[in-house]
Amino acid sequence: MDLLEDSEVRRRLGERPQWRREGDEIRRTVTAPDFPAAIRIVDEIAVEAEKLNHHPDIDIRWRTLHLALTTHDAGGLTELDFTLAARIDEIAASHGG
Ligand SMILES: C[C@H](O)[C@H](O)[C@H]1CNC2=NC(N)=NC(=O)C2=N1
Repeated sequence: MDLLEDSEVRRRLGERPQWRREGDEIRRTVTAPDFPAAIRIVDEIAVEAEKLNHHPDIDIRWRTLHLALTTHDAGGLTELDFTLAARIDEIAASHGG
């Protein structure tokens, strides 16, 4: 999987306003109504991550999830990061996040 050019990253971030670039990662937060709901969201993300064999870093703080995506094997951002970001956005939206 090839690293995305900076211009490509910027273009894709334009489609994903919840995400910010932080160096070699893109990050967003998801806020759930309560802690059990946050864990259910993590569980749904885990299923999608496993399907893609691409896994986010997840920092769980009560009902706020801090998510970070990067492609470790490539040492930066690739198409896989944005594919999973899109699925995370769908999951978050389905929980009102
Ligand atoms: C062998 C390698 O660990 C696997 O192909 C997957 C597992 N999940 C992964 N997740 C992420 N974020 N980056 C990877 O490079 C990655 N590699």
